[in-house]
Amino acid sequence: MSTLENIRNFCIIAHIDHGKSTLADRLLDATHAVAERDRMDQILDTMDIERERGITIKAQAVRVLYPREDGEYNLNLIDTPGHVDFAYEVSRAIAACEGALLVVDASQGIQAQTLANLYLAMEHDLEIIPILNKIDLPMADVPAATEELVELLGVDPDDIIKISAKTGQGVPEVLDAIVDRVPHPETTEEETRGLVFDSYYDPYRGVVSLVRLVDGELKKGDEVKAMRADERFELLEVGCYSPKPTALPSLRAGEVGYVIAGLKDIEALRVGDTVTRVAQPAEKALPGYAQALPTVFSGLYPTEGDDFERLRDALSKLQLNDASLFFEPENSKMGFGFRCGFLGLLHMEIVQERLEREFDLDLIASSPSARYEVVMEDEVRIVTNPSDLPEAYLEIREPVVRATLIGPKEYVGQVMSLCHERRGVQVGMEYISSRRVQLTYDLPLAEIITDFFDALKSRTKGYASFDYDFKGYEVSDLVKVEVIVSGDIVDALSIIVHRDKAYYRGRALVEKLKELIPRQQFEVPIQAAMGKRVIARETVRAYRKDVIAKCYGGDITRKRKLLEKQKAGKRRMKQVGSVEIPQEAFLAALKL
Ligand SMILES: Nc1nc2c(ncn2[C@@H]2O[C@H](COP(=O)(O)OP(=O)(O)OP(=O)(O)O)[C@@H](O)[C@H]2O)c(=O)[nH]1
Repeated sequence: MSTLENIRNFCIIAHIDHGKSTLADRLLDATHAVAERDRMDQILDTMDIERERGITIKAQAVRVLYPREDGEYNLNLIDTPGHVDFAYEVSRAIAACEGALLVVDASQGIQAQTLANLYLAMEHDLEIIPILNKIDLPMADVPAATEELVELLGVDPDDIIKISAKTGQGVPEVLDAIVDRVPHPETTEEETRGLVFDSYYDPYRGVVSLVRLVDGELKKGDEVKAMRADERFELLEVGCYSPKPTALPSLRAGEVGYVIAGLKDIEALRVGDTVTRVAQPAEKALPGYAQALPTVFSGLYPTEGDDFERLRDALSKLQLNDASLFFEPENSKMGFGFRCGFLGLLHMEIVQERLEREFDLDLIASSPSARYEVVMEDEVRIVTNPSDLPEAYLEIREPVVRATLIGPKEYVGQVMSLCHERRGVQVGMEYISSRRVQLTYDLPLAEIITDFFDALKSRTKGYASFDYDFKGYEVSDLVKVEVIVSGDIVDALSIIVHRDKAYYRGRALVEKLKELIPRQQFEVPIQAAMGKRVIARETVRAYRKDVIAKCYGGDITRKRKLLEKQKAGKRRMKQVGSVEIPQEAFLAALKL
């Protein structure tokens, strides 16, 4: 049985790819949490997509037992995602911990998300344990990375643990540092209070909520209340992941685990809510979290019109596990689909991929857009679809982010000129060590949801990193550029751009579309227009590959095969008016 003094709750925070999941695996190995036959790389990344892409999407919580001479410790590891789209989940996980392992790749040094995550952890007063990982790599520069960490954290160089999560070198020291440096949890109240920091929908068990018990105790059979939602329910099971779900008689103050109440809807026990016992309720809820707001919007349309209901069903199911996903029905030239809101482009890609893979749908996504505030005479209208931009308005405001960019000093000029091209305003510049510089810029979100990250990587040979926080809405001189294909305005291709860039973007978009739209049996004119004015024009010449012409003679099965092949080649296309437009065309505006 664990006492408060023997519990440590910690998370691992790092820049993407610095080795968080690998270290988590090593910690599990070192404590023999996983039986040999269940071993699989990256145990904590349970979703197939996570494993394939090698990224962590949902936060997870695992308990391991660590026996030492001075007693047996109960270590709760809360895994967090590293990508900027999921910063919100990082902050939730952080609120459930007392300590954080700050992992830095010794060959790369401090990067933008290292800082972003560190600041979140410091806001919650977590004990920070700095770790240099990948010291086995020939490119590892331990002295330089140490200098950066010492400068950043003001720590003694000896407090920085040097490890290789790959070979396991240094991992035992990490375990001891967790026990010795992370404070044990404390409890102040008698009444039960548990913070829900994540929840997901399990088709067999209903809603499973991850809870950090701050005060009191939760047992199977307890009647509990969600304090904010004001809902009551009975606990069917409580337990922890070790790393498989393991039922326990109770969860007690200081512990992290899961609770199941057989709920069908994650809204009933929302992330950020506080659970208490009905028999002896707490007075005040724990501080919660603000709901994550979608920043990138796009229309999702089934390539087969009759898949609309299946798409609705699939989106509802995904939303059970991803409360940040927003969707509502939308009708456009592409037919019936859904306008969806995402936390960023990566989130959008993952959702589209999951819908296609897990629900066997073929989808087309329209050009992604930011969210705009359009000030009219009598109202402020929210526009997330460029085709909804009204013709007349008083002013239009766009979302602006505060971005942090870190890179070697020789690339400062490159980074600055990129930010300048993207309408950035410089806010600050600072050396984080003798060789590397941190730049701060205010940038319109619309300029970075396009290919900003790729452009940054290519101009700095991959050496610069980037992170951002939402800052606010600012007035801007924006216009709508529409695309007309074969005489029809294709609303899903419309974009909102700054007036100074409208000509350039319109021209580039039309040229790109000319390459992407396959030849049809007739000529297809493509135009870009600003209001009534056409600003660019190209034509796709007529042509059609007659696949059947080759097999004269009568082999009908061969003909059918060829036709089917041709049909398959056409998937991920959408009939708009008389023309078929492929998925790439809708994403072309991202890469101009
Ligand atoms: N050579 C070497 N490679 C490592 C080490 N630790 C991790 N890696 C590799 O670095 C890559 C990224 O590691 P992950 O553990 O997936 O990184 P992560 O920080 O969890 O990444 P996200 O979950 O996507 O944020 C993988 O290819 C690992 O095999 C190490 O100590 N040495």
